[in-house]
Amino acid sequence: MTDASNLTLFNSLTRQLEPFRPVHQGEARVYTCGPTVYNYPHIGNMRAYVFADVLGRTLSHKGYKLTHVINITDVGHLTDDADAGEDKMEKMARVAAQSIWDIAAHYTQAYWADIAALNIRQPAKWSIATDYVPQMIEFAEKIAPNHCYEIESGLYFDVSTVADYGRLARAVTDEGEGRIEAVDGKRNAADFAIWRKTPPGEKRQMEWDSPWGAGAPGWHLECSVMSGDLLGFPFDIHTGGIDHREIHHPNEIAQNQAFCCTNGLDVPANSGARVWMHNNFLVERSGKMSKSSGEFLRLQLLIDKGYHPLGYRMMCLQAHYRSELEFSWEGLAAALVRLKRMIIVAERLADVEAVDGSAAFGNPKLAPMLETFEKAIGEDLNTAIALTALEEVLAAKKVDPSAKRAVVEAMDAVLGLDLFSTSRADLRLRPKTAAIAEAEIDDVLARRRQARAEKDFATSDALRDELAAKGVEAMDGDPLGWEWKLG
Ligand SMILES: Nc1ncnc2c1ncn2[C@@H]1O[C@H](COP(=O)(O)OP(=O)(O)OP(=O)(O)O)[C@@H](O)[C@H]1O
Ligand SMILES: [Zn+2]
Repeated sequence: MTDASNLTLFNSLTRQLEPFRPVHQGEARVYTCGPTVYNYPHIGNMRAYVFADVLGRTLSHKGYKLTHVINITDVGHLTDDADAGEDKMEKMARVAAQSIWDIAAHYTQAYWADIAALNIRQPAKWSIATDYVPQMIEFAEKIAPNHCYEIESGLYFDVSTVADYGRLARAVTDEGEGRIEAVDGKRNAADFAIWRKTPPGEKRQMEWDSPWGAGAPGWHLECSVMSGDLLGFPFDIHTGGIDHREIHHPNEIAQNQAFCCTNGLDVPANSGARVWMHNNFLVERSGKMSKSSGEFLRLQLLIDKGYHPLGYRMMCLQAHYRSELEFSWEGLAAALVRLKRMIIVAERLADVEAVDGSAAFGNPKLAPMLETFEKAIGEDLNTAIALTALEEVLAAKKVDPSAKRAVVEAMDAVLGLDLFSTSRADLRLRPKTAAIAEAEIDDVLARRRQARAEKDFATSDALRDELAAKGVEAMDGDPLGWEWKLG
C-alpha cells in the first residue's frame, strides 16, 4: 500500500501539479503557519489545520518519515497583513485588560483543544514565536547589510533587493489593494518591517532589545526563522491558508532568498521550501466567520448546538482543499449523518482483528477500491473521492471481515475520521440549550416502547407528546437507528 512514487501536489509557486520529490531521501519536512493566539480560532482557521493534517497523514502513509512543525504566533501579527495597524496580541490585551502572556496561554490551549477534537495529529513540534527571538535577531543581522534599511519605525526589508519579489502572489509590486500604506520613509510600497521599534516614550508588554533598539519581530520574519531553524533550508513543503499566498508567504520567500544568498546556499534552496501549498477558504454568507462579529463560528459553538466535531472534519474532507467551501448548518448535519453511517458499519467490525496488510490489500474484492483510494489521495489529496472508496469498502458484501477491517484502518489512518474509537452514541451530543436531560429522554422512550409492545397506543402517543412539548422528536424506524432528535 505504500507506493512512494505516486504522489503529486499542487505547488502554488508554479501553479502546477508536481510529483513530490523529497529533499532528503525518504523524508518529508513540512511547516504550517499556525494561529495567532489573540482569540479563539474560527472553524475556517481550523480548515487550514485539517488540510495540513491530511497532507501529513498522506505523506506518512506513502512511506515518508514526516517532520511536521506548526508554529504559534504570540507576537508580531498586525491587524493588517500589509504591514499596518496594531499588533493583534497587544490590541486584545489592551481591550481585555490582561497580560499578553495570559491571553496567549489561554487561546493556545483553546486552539489545542480544537486540534484534539478534530483528530488532528500532534506535529513533531509546536514552535512558539517568542521562544525564537534571539534567532530572529541573528537572522535579521545577517540579511540587514544587503537587504534592509532602518527608519524611525523599524528595520525594513527592501523588496527590490531580491529577484522576482511577489512571484508566489503573482502580484505587481507597487500596486494593488493593501499594498499602499502610510509608513513614512519606506522605499517601496511592498517593503515590510522585520523589526518594529517601540516608539519613543512607549513601553510594549512584549519587547526585546536589539541592534535596532527595543521592539518586536515582524510576523513574516518569525516564520522564516522557525521553519529554517527547525527544518533546514531547503525543506519540502510550506502550508497555509490562501490569504497567505498574497503577502505573508511572498515576504517569507523574500527573506529566505536573502538569507540563502547571504549564506551561500544554492539557488533552488532560496525559496526556503520547494513546494508551497494553500487551502482555500471556508466561507459563510452572513459573515459569522469574522472574529469581530458577536457569535462567530467556533468549533465549540458547533458542539453546543449538538454537532460532533468530527462532523465538521467530514465536511472539510468532502470538499477538495483547493476549493472554496461554503458553511451551512444543513451541510454540517448531512456530513454528520454520513459519518454516522460509516461508524455503524465500523461498529460491526469492532471485535474483528485486522489481518496483516499484504493479505488484506491483495483481497480481490477490495483491491480495486484500494487502488481508487490510492490514486485519489495521491492526486493532490482528493479526499472527496477517497471517502467514496472508503464507503465502498465498508459496504462490500461477502468479504473476509479481517481483511475489511485492515483496509478500513489503513484508509482511516489517512482521513482521520477515527472510525474505530468513536461510537454512534458519542456522535449524538445534547445541545446546550436542550430543556431535557438525556437520561430523562431515554426513560420516556423506554416507557413508550413498553406501551407500544402492549399495544397501548394512547399511552405511547401521550409519551410522544410529552417529549414533543420539551422539544424532542421521537423517531420511529429511523434507518440510522437514532431514536430521537431535537424537534
Ligand atoms: N475562512 C478561512 N478558511 C480557511 N482558512 C482560513 C480562513 N481564515 C483564515 N484561514 C487560515 O487560518 C490560519 C490561521 O490564521 P490566523 O490565526 O493567523 O488567523 P487570521 O488569518 O488572522 O484570521 P482572522 O483574521 O479571522 O483572525 C491561516 O493559515 C489562515 O490562512
Ligand atoms: Zn507563517
